[in-house]
Order: sequence, then C-alpha cells, then structure tokens
Amino acid sequence: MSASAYIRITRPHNAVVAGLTALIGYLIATGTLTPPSLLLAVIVALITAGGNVINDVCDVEIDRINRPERPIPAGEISLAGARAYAAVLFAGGIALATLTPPLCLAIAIINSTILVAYAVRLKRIPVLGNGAVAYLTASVFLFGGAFAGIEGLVRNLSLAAITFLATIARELLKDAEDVDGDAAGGARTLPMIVGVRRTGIFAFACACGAVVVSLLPSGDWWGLFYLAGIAVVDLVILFGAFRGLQCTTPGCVRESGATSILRMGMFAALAVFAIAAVI
Ligand SMILES: CC(C)=CCC/C(C)=C/CC/C(C)=C/CC/C(C)=C/COC[C@H](O)COP(=O)(O)O
Ligand SMILES: CC(C)=CCC/C(C)=C/CC/C(C)=C/CC/C(C)=C/COP(=O)(O)OP(=O)(O)O
Ligand SMILES: [Mg+2]
Repeated sequence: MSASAYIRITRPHNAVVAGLTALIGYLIATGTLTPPSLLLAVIVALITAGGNVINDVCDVEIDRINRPERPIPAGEISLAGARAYAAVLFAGGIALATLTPPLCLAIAIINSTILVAYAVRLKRIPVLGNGAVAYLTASVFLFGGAFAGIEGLVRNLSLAAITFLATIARELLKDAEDVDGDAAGGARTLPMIVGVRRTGIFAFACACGAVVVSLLPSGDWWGLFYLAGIAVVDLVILFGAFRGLQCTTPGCVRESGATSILRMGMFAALAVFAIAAVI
C-alpha cells in the first residue's frame, strides 16, 4: 500500500478544479467569496474524488486492458480497500454538506447517488451516461449558487445550461475517439450505434447550443468584458467541435485534437466567468 496511490486514484487535479468551480459558482451568484463558502470547494472535491474511486472499482476489468497503470489493476490498492475509501470520501463530503443549506445538502446526496449509479450502470447506457456526466459537471455551478439560497441557484441556471451542452459535446466526441477500446470492453456508446459522423454532427449541434446560450443576457456579471472574453472562448469551442464534425473514423477524431481543444475552451470559459464576476 502506498499513500501516493490513494491520492492518484482520486484524480486530484480533476477534484481540485471541480472544487474551485463551485467557488466560481458562488462568486457568480453573489459577487463575493466568504470564508464559509470555502467549504463548498472541500465538499465538491471530496465527492468528485469519491466518484473517481468508485469508477475505478467498477471499471477494473476494462482498466486491466486499457489503463493497467491505475492503482487497482496495478495491485497498489485492493478492490475492498478502494470500495471502503470511496465510501469514506462520499461520507466525508455529505457530512460536511450537512453544515450547508438544505438545497446544497440535497444536491450533494443526489450527485453522490448519480456518481455511484454512473459507475455501476449508467456509463454503459448510450447518451444517458453522457447526460449524467454533463449534469454532474453543470451541477457544480448550481451547488455553488445554492449556497446563497434558491435565488443563487436560479441565477446560475444559464451557466449550468452552457456547461451541460458543452460537456455533452465533449463526452460524445470522447466516445467517438474510444470506439475501438470501448467495443473490446463490451461498452455500447452512441458512435457505435449511429456512427462517428452522426455523433460529430450531434456534438457540433450541442456546442452551437452552448455558444448561443453563452451569448444571452444574464446576471450582473454580464457586460462588455464578459462578451469580449466569451466571444473568443466561443470561437475555440466552435473550432474544436467543427474539427470533430469533419471526421468519420475514431482515429480522425483523436488526431483532430477536438476533445483537447474543447477542454481548453471550457477551462478558459471558467476564467472568463470568474473575472467577469469580480470586475
Ligand atoms: C460555450 C461555452 C462558453 C462553454 C463553456 C462551458 C464550461 C463553462 C465548462 C466548464 C466545465 C468544467 C471544466 C467544470 C469543472 C468541473 C470538472 C472538473 C468537471 C469534470 O472534469 C472535466 C475534465 O475536463 C475531465 O477531463 P478528462 O479526464 O480529459 O475527460
Ligand atoms: C456538486 C457536487 C456535490 C458534486 C459534483 C461532482 C462532479 C464535479 C462530477 C463531475 C464529473 C466527474 C469528474 C465524475 C467522476 C467520475 C467519472 C465520470 C469518471 C470518468 O470515468 P470513465 O467514464 O470511466 O472514464 P475513464 O476512462 O477516465 O475511467
Ligand atoms: Mg473508468
């Protein structure tokens, strides 16, 4: 057993960015950060870490082939140990969420349940699995807003919609990249059913939807800086999705860099939201 394996299995960069995104959600909803709001980042990081650990527990057979270096297939953490660790991370996140308003606690419990359901079953259902990851990612903004009450959550609905659509687009293109490995692992994804070309068209349509919603007038943070920043980000997102749209094979999607360009655009969007909220 090594301590580093217990850190690696949580995909810490992912959990930390998710935690910081909850703070951006609160900042957008209220225009300020308070010391108690820092708790949001810890809760989201713990629950995201729990989701990543339970995912590796359920994907152990796929990862033995595709990702043998991960802690469970590499023999660094036992299956039972990882299961117990995931339970501790979820329980820690939910216990801390009892210190937040009931709306936040409800989201924390619902999301923990969806993360377990995703690992156990939803991941294998085409589109529904992608929808679950898109909802979870979008919900970080709702969670941050909900710390300021229902009005905060409502104020962040447009951000959640943008994130949902952009994440669906990226997750579908990730499935298009992974068709060969997923088929060997027995998974069924949209591109296996309708082909890479149609998946690319659907992903591009979702990216266009995200761009349209991102330009609609919204809260106090919506202004000249936001419009200028988001216009650049929108071009990056459209370019990434367009690269995927042109492909008919998984290899083409991988070489197009579409999913990396989309990830870059999504992280840049977070920076635009955060700066727009404070200036
Ligand atoms: C049109 C437009 C302006 C779109 C921007 C949408 C937006 C604001 C997306 C932000 C999504 C985001 C990065 C949320 C942070 C929470 C988080 C860590 C989510 C899950 O991880 C995503 C990560 O990129 C996983 O990457 P990978 O392992 O390569 O799949
Ligand atoms: C707001 C609250 C309380 C929680 C949000 C929780 C978040 C941010 C979830 C975002 C989505 C996410 C990162 C989920 C983690 C589990 C997951 C879907 C991992 C990806 O696993 P696979 O789909 O198996 O892909 P791999 O090939 O990387 O294993
Ligand atoms: Mg997995």
